[in-house]
Amino acid sequence: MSEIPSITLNNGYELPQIGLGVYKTSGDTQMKQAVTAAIAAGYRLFDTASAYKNEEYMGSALSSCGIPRNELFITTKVWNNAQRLGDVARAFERSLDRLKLDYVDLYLIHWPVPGCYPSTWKELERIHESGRARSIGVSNFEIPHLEQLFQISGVIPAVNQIECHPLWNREPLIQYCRSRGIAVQAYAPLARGAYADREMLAVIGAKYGKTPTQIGLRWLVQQGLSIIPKSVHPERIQSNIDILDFELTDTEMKTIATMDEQLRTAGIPEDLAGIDWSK
Ligand SMILES: NC(=O)C1=CN([C@@H]2O[C@H](COP(=O)(O)OP(=O)(O)OC[C@H]3O[C@@H](n4cnc5c(N)ncnc54)[C@H](OP(=O)(O)O)[C@@H]3O)[C@@H](O)[C@H]2O)C=CC1
Ligand SMILES: O=C(O)C(=O)[C@@H](O)[C@H](O)C(=O)CO
Repeated sequence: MSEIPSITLNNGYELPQIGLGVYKTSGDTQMKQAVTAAIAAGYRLFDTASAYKNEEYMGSALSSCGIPRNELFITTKVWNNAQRLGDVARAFERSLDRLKLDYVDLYLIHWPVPGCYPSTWKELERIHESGRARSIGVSNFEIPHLEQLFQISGVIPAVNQIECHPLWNREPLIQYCRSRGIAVQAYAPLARGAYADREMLAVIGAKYGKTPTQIGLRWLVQQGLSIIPKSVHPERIQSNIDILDFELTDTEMKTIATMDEQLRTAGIPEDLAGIDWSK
């Protein structure tokens, strides 16, 4: 089992470069199977959200996983309705209760709800000061959203979790985040299966004995990003982490970057549809 590399965040904490996403992982049995397989494969980062309605199952699976708390990295996120209702502090308490934890490693604003996310960020600052979220960050923030935060706060988000994969490489946003010391975490790193049959990735994969999916994940990690592929199948959970024993050439990295077609696979939630994201 290779050791998972990590990214040093702007506050000194370490963010593992590979973790398990659990959107749509449901129920005690499925969660326990996924977490157990992930732990055995070497994962220590787990990504949930109050919106996934499975924090409770993750809490149970983690409490019996046999790994000391300080070796785990647990992320959860505040959902849009809590932002609108000004209920962020209580939403955080509810998440901690369901997860059966005293602290999370990373607490994220799930989506930049217009008119709400600056005050939500101030709430996250208070949670961070209380020590119950070691790091705070954002998700689905574009450059204008980040600029808005910089105007109202001196606390730079530790992480921006965004959709990113070979079919949507997010180069300008990644460069911007890097220039401000914000680590980028790629969600939907498999594009929910959309590049699994791409010939270009299959050809590169044949050289290393890897699948197109593994090549896509390796391409993300080799850029210095953190990834959180989701699976409930032990063999896929293993395969998604078996990407640390080879290195893509510079030419291969650049070739994969040409696959970009700005493909969004994770939908904007209904309550944010129709918003002008440029503002
Ligand atoms: N902040 C945000 O707004 C968002 C965050 N996320 C986070 O990112 C995580 C990952 O993104 P997600 O949207 O789940 O999509 P992914 O790109 O991780 O794709 C997951 C899908 O791919 C399948 N799959 C997984 N591994 C393999 C494999 N090796 N071969 C073939 N198929 C595979 C899974 O099925 P199966 O389980 O059956 O194996 C599932 O259907 C989420 O679970 C969540 O934690 C996701 C979306 C938005
Ligand atoms: O999965 C998440 O974290 C989300 O925020 C959702 O937007 C999800 O990706 C989705 O696709 C909803 O249609």
